[in-house]
Amino acid sequence: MLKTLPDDTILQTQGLTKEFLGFAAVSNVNLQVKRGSIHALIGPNGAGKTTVFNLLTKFIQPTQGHIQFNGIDITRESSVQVARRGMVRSFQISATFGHLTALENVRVALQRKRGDSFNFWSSVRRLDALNDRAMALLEEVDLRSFADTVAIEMPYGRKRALEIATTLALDPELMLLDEPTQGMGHEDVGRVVELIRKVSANRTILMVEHNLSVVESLCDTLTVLQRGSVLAEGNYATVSKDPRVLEAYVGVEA
Ligand SMILES: Nc1ncnc2c1ncn2[C@@H]1O[C@H](COP(=O)(O)OP(=O)(O)OP(=O)(O)O)[C@@H](O)[C@H]1O
Repeated sequence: MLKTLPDDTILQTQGLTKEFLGFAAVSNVNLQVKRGSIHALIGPNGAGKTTVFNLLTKFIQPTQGHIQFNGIDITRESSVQVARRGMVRSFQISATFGHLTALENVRVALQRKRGDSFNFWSSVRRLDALNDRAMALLEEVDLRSFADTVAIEMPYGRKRALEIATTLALDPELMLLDEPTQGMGHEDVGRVVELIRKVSANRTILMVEHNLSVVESLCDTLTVLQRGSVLAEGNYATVSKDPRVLEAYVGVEA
């Protein structure tokens, strides 16, 4: 039975479980994400973080449990419905079109929000009308100077920023970020951290992140998963001192 959602909770899971051939990748996870917060999902490799993300965005269906977004039961909805409701995931593997420029990528995403992305050729004039908005989004992620650069020629960190811009184009209320700093050098990590802080201003962010210093500097709440279950939850100061968490990470962070 679904419990009523407190008003400041944007996303809640109850008893969320996913089994693959009898193996519980996610087991009875009760998650509460507070509106306006930056919430991290952390845990050692294989803990179930990606599976939780796949369940939330409806890439896979849960074996058991419920998901509520803004008080609505979305457990049986499709990925498209969930995205339309305002929960949008920025992909770990680049979701941008490599041969389009940064500006074109954002324009396509804006068009997708309007639901007419397949009317590509006949809507060139309308696409041009979206230029201002697209430029503003590029500006927001500090990519104005890359507007005319094709995505495949952009440095890795900038490509990730472009992904964030294409996600922002959908105006998500809750943005899911899948390891946003993965594979980045120190300088890019700092830039993406600042970017996430900036774009979190009017929205909620749920992120999977391995880099604990990123989590420490950005996140209000951490949920630690281990072997598919919630091991600990709280702010960084509390969670990082939890002996169970320290044990779970022994050998992993070395
Ligand atoms: N489609 C699948 N079929 C079978 N097992 C799966 C499937 N997807 C995930 N698993 C298993 O579920 C467990 C959780 O995997 P998941 O990818 O969610 O972990 P993770 O915390 O995201 O790990 P990582 O940090 O390495 O990305 C792992 O043991 C994985 O092998």
